This record gives sequence, C-alpha cells and structure tokens, in this order.
Amino acid sequence: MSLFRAQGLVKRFGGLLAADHVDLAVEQGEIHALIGPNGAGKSTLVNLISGLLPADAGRIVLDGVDLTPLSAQQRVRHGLARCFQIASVFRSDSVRDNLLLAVQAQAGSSFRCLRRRESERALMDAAQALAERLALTEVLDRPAGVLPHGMQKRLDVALALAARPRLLLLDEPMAGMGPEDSRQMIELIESLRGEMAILLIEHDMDAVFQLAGRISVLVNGRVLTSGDAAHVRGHAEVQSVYLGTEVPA
Ligand SMILES: Nc1ncnc2c1ncn2[C@@H]1O[C@H](COP(=O)(O)OP(=O)(O)OP(=O)(O)O)[C@@H](O)[C@H]1O
Repeated sequence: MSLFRAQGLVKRFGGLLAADHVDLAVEQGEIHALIGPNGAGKSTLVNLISGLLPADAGRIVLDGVDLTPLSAQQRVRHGLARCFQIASVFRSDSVRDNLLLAVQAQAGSSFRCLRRRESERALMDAAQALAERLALTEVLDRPAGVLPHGMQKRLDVALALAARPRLLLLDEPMAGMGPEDSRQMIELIESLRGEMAILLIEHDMDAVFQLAGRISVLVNGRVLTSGDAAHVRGHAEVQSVYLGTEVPA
C-alpha cells in the first residue's frame, strides 16, 4: 500500500479547474517530483495536500489515515509537513529560537514527564541536532531574516523536519538560488532519501532528474503521466508541453 494517496482531488477557482480529479501516490521513502509548466496547478495541488486550501472533492490519505477533514496543523501532527516557495521563518527571531519553537511544537506533551531543566535540555539538543544537519550552527544567534537566501531555505527545511514528517512537501526548494546553494540543497534532499517520502515541486529539471525516483507531470490541473526519468523524457506529450526546451533529452 502506498504511504500517501491523493484521490480525485478537485479545486475550482470560478470557472477554472485548477485541480481536475487528481490521483497521486507517493511510496514509502521515495522522492517523487511533481513538474509541469507555469499555471499547471502544482501549487494548488500542494496547497490542497497540505490543507491550506479546502478541496471541492477528493480524498487525502496518509498511512491509512484519511486526512481530508483535518486542518493544516492537524495534518502536520499526522506526519505531513511542508516547506514553502518563500521561506516561512520568523524573520526577527534568531535561528535558534526558530528551531526551538519548531521542536517545541512537535514535542507537544512528549517532554511533559521530564523535569523542566531536562525538558529544556532535550529541546536544545533537538534544535542543535537540526542546526548541525542543515549546516546552520554558525548562524544560530543571528536573526533569521538577515540570513542569505540559501540559508533561509535550509532553515525552512529544518523547521519542517522538526515535525518528523513521514511525507515532506518541498515547494520549489531551489527557487532563486545560485549554483552553490542549489548544490547544497540537492545534497540535503539526497541525504533525506529513505528517511521519509518527499514530494518535490521544482522547475530545475537537472535537480528533478537527479533526485526523483518517480516524476508526475501535471498539465492543466491533470496528471498527464507518472514514471521514472526515462519514461518522462521519452513521453511525446511531455516533450510537446515543454516544447523540447526544459526536459533535457
Ligand atoms: N487563489 C486563486 N484564485 C484564482 N485562480 C487561481 C488561484 N490560485 C491559482 N489560480 C489559478 O489556478 C491555475 C493553477 O495555478 P498554480 O499556481 O497552482 O500553478 P503552478 O503550476 O503552481 O504554476 P507556477 O509554476 O507558475 O507556480 C492558474 O491558472 C492560476 O492562475
């Protein structure tokens, strides 16, 4: 059974069908990319999955649990976390405080049985571990808002990882990045492979083909096809949608 399934998702904006009965499955531990031309409905789909937008029809199931009626916050608690195109950090708070808040939100009642000092120590340790994993230890005391773009995006990923997701939604993690930051982000995503499933929305096709085990192509709110890189590269309709420019042969 797939870890995650979206079934028959529909979203209308007036007369526009931005999600047209979308079915999508993400398997345990896979990196699944969602690509498509501008306006295809990728952000709409991610918003439906994460719960930022209510669906007009359809279902979202994670690990056998129907998340459809749940709020975005409740979905996070059930293991579905996301990062945004624009990093959603608290800009005036330090990196450390951003991490502590995220870890604390995840921990909820689980530290309640510990004494106050022990629980503070456990939170600090968890925040420190995330900072180390995301190469943010040198900037722990800096306000998040003054970090360079690439670091803010890494912090955003760290905040999502604090929730210990089983499915992580990454919405254009490479957007606006230079080659060095992109390389680091690709390495980071690669390092998460197998630990959790990832649904990756990304315009950078080199990154997509490097990372994704499976790729779904969205066009006009519909999944045109799903398959591995070779399947998508060789798909005539995908090539015509991209006019042969963005899907490297
Ligand atoms: N809140 C909204 N109200 C009305 N129309 C919307 C809204 N959000 C998106 N749309 C429309 O829905 C369609 C899908 O948009 P969406 O942003 O999901 O596409 P996308 O694939 O993410 O595009 P991009 O790659 O440019 O980010 C577009 O035609 C867009 O104009």
